[in-house]
Amino acid sequence: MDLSSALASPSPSYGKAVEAYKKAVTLATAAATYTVLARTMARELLPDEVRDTVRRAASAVRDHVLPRRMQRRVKTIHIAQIDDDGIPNRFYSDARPYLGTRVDPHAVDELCLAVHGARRRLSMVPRDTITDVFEGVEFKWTTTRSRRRRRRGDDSSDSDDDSHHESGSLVLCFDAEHTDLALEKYVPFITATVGEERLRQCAIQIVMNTGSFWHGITHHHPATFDTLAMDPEMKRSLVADLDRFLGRREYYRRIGKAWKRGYLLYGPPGTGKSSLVAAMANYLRFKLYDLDLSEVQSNSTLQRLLLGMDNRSILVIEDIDCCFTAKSREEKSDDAGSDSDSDKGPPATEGVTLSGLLNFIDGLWSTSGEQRIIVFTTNYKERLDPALLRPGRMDMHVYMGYCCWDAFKTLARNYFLVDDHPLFPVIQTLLAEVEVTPAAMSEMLLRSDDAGVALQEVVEFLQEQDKKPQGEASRDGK
Ligand SMILES: Nc1ncnc2c1ncn2[C@@H]1O[C@H](COP(=O)(O)OP(=O)(O)OP(=O)(O)O)[C@@H](O)[C@H]1O
Repeated sequence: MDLSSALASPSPSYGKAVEAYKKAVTLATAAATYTVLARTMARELLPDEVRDTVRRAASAVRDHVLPRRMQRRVKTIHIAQIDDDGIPNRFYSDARPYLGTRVDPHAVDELCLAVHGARRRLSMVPRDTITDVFEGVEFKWTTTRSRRRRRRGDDSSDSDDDSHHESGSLVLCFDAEHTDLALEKYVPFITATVGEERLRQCAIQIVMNTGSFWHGITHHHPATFDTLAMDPEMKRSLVADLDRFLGRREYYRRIGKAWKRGYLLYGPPGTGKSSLVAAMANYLRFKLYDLDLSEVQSNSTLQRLLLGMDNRSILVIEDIDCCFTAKSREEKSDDAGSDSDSDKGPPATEGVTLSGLLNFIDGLWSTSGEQRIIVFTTNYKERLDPALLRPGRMDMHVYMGYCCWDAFKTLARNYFLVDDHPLFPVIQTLLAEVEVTPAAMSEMLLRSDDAGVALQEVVEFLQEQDKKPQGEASRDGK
């Protein structure tokens, strides 16, 4: 029977079915209308907590009243760690730590634990599921792995064959009627929560000296290894070095050496040496002692200050080449490269000497505490006293150079959350030819809130620098 003839001569049973269907539609329409009305009123009149309770109650009533097939349509959102273009997904890197805060270690049988510096992070194991409740609505999260085609240039070792990568993925499921809540409120809430937590973790204690006294402040320094624009390989090896250092209590005990490490950061002004020190302190959660040697009148005052430092701390002396110029030359003729010269230095009252500093750092200071890091920075490595450059003195020499392409991409991501832009190829070409500092680049990127406008400024600036003779260009590019 076709539809028109069926409507023209309905059978009695068909008529009943139509009636029942009409009632159901009327009921559903009324329910939908009331739901919209009630939701609007609730939004405007009820405080958040009451609204959550009402929402939960409404959902329970609806579950009982409506036929099963009309109850729930589940919305599923997939959040891949790496998107199809091979670009890391920022929301994935926010959602993972957020979910880590929702993992109850007592409630699950299996969980992952990672320790970064002094931070401990819990997370879900693959294929685990947890439920988070936001504004009374349940959001169910599951971790999975996803496969995507390997792109030319990919170098991840996280792959099981030649043509595919495996990477992490999250699946978020919730009642489809809460799609707006999920996208407009829940997702931004997660991003904001993780952002605040990152900021909170960035509060480092910075201590400075006035004369022979330390005084401290707690300060949110925004520099982290993520925001730092530098050669990626150097960044990786520095982070690995810090991790190794942190976990080597037994090693240092066994070899009978003090648990300390020294880093020399060198490079032109504005390349991020001070930012790197802050990133190290943020990463390790160490206290930062910023020693101003011009405030220190004698070796004994210096020793008092150094002995007053806590464990798990970084001692930084900036522009070390400027601190001892005259005295170092004096000492060099005296010590002829020897280290055992602290007692040969000028009397304490005559001021601080490089040998006094180095000997004390290698001696009493490093054995009187644990997990100590010392950082010297300089713009002119070639001007440093050879005693500072001798093998074994500073464990790692880190060059902070002009802005390379990778460094620029980090800055662009920091400022505009962009990983690609039509102006990128021209900027990449120009950066290969011009020496500009990350500080100068940061300044350009700050000039507009619009990525296109700021990047155009960057192009013009680089083109201008490119026309100048090299020496002049790098001077202006600072
Ligand atoms: N590598 C970088 N990554 C991110 N931002 C940077 C970098 N280098 C410089 N900047 C920006 O420039 C500002 C100045 O940089 P910073 O003081 O760290 O450089 P520096 O090498 O220590 O300079 P100086 O030798 O003059 O002390 C920073 O606050 C930061 O905003």
